[in-house]
Formats: sequence, C-alpha cells, structure tokens
Amino acid sequence: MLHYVTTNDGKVREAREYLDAVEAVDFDYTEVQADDLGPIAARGAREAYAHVGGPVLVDDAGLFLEGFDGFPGPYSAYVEHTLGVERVGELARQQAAETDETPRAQFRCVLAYCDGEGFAATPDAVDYGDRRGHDLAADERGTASTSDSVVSGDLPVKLFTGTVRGRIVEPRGEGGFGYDPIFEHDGKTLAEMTAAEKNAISHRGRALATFAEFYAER
Ligand SMILES: O=c1[nH]c(=O)c2ncn([C@@H]3O[C@H](COP(=O)(O)OP(=O)(O)OP(=O)(O)O)[C@@H](O)[C@H]3O)c2[nH]1
Repeated sequence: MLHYVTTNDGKVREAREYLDAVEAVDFDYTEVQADDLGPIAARGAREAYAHVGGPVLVDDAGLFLEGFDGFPGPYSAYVEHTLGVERVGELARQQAAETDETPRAQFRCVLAYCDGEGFAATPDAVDYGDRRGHDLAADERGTASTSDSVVSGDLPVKLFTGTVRGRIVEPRGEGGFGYDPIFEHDGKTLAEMTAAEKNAISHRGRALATFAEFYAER
C-alpha cells in the first residue's frame, strides 16, 4: 500500500485522481531549509519512510513569482499563513504594474518516493504525456520530468517534478486551495477549475502523471 504523506487535504484529493490504492497519512515531516523543493521533499520522504515503514510519497510544492527571485518558493506555506494569499497577489501585481509587465508565476510540485529499494536509472526530463490527452511537453505552459534516484546512505529516493506557468490576478473562484484563486492559466484561475481540469494542467497533476506511470511498473 502506498502512503501519501501530507498534512494538506487538498493535495490528497488531487492525488486520489491518479492513484487508486493510496492511504493518506497525516504526518508533519521536518522541512529542511533549502532554495529548492527537491532536497526538502527527498529528506521528507526518508523521514516519512522511517515513520510509516512502507512505501511513501511526499509532496512539496510552492509558488515561484517571476521578478521576485522565486519568492515565496519553498516558503510558500509559511508565507500563506503569515502574509496571506491576497497580499502576495497584490505584491506581484504592484511590482508588475510599475514595470508595465504582466505578473507571472510558476507553480512547482516535487513528489519524492521512497520504498527502501533502489531504482533503475532513467534519463532526465522524460515526457510521459498525459492520460487525458493534454500535451505535457516541456514548453512555456509547464513541464513534467523525473530524476535519477537520489541516494543517501541506504535509502534511495526518486523525484517527480511538475510545473505550470500562469498569471497572477485578483482572487477568483471557490475551488482548490492555497494560492489557486490568484493563479490564472488559460483564462481561468485554478480555483475556477474543476478538480479534473486543474489536475490536467497543474504542477501536481503533471508530477502525479509521471509518478503513476512509474508506480504502475513498480
Ligand atoms: O494554490 C495552490 N495550488 C496548489 O496546487 C498548491 N500546492 C501547494 N500549494 C501551496 O504551497 C504551499 C505548499 O507548502 P508545502 O508543500 O510545504 O505543503 P503543506 O505545508 O501545505 O503540506 P505538507 O504536505 O507539507 O504537509 C502551501 O502554502 C500550499 O497551500 C498550493 N497552492
């Protein structure tokens, strides 16, 4: 049984669309301080594996504002709970207005899988396509990729990354969670999309699609 380890119900809802047999585990693993999501997710997966004692998937995600050196990035949850989503949106829109640009951002999701076993090497940036027929090629709309296993001691971890690009707008929509209301992709905010629509284009959906493909063969 695969354990999806997170304290965030929104992530679990989205993961269930891709993974039939998955048990949600509400475990708050240590999030190390790092500029990128990969090391945080990998470290979390090892800790979660030690806690659960079976195959685990952890999900580290964040919003990376263009023109802000990737802020809030790995600190997205902290910033959501301190500054708040609306204020982040205002900052991005204010800065863009000063330079007469469109406020743009990227969502990233890194899934880290650990089951105590090793992995066969895979090439970087494999394009697995999307089950719903959407083009997941690495273009300006978003990317999906998988990495070689990250080995530390006896516990290899495999990473699956998804990104989606969009515009920062005034909050719209009731669905989703987190920064979804201020992130617009193809004319709709993620909060205005159905769960299936969001998954088909989102950072998490892209990462989950690559993971589901891998896991089916595992
Ligand atoms: O609008 C959004 N659409 C998404 O699809 C999405 N995915 C993540 N987030 C936000 O980014 C931070 C992640 O932080 P995060 O990965 O540390 O997760 P978390 O602390 O919520 O739970 P956990 O899995 O770590 O237990 C949190 O502020 C989340 O609200 C999203 N916002």
